Amino acid sequence: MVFLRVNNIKKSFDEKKVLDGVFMEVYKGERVIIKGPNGVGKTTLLKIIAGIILPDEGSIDFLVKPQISFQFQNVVFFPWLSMMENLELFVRDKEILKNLIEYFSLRDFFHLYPSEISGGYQQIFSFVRALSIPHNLLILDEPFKSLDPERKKRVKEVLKDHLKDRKITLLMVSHQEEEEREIADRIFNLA
Ligand SMILES: Nc1ncnc2c1ncn2[C@@H]1O[C@H](COP(=O)(O)OP(=O)(O)OP(=O)(O)O)[C@@H](O)[C@H]1O
Repeated sequence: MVFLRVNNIKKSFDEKKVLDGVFMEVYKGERVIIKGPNGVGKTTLLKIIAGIILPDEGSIDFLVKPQISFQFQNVVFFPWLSMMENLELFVRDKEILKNLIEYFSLRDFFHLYPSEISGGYQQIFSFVRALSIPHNLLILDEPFKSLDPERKKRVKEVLKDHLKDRKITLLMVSHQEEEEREIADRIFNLA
């Protein structure tokens, strides 16, 4: 069953053509990795799919009502709120959140502000937040980028476990072949 169709998407920024007629069909429950060189428009495509930015031409057609959770490449938290307050703002699935907090030992960071924790831990918080927001379409933009090998392994295990037995459609940007082999049903090359 088709989940979404990317239909002839075109997008330019300041006269610079970034996406020039992208077509893609994604099935319900499919895990698609989007790859391509820096600057080719992977993040732009994800943001258009999520409705964050509008295309110049073309459409995103959902054949299943989407419930989207998006982990951005550049981690976004409100700087004036503690990590706990940042999580509390969005998270509704308390059970998933509780398990992930224990698994990644995040409790010690709760009272700290985003600027007081490392980039790697900010990324883990961002991943935990994405998984704890109800979704049938999970969009992850380079979720393992600033993680050390041990944290990366753990995040990947959690992701695989989360996707197992759930009909979640995954769109994930990655530059790593190992992730592609482990997680993807299909690679979409935007080059
Ligand atoms: N809001 C914006 N205003 C102007 N230019 C933009 C904007 N967003 C993206 N771009 C440009 O569009 C192009 C594609 O950017 P995008 O972030 O989608 O690429 P990407 O494939 O995700 O790159 P990377 O692998 O480096 O993350 C780049 O040249 C970028 O500078």
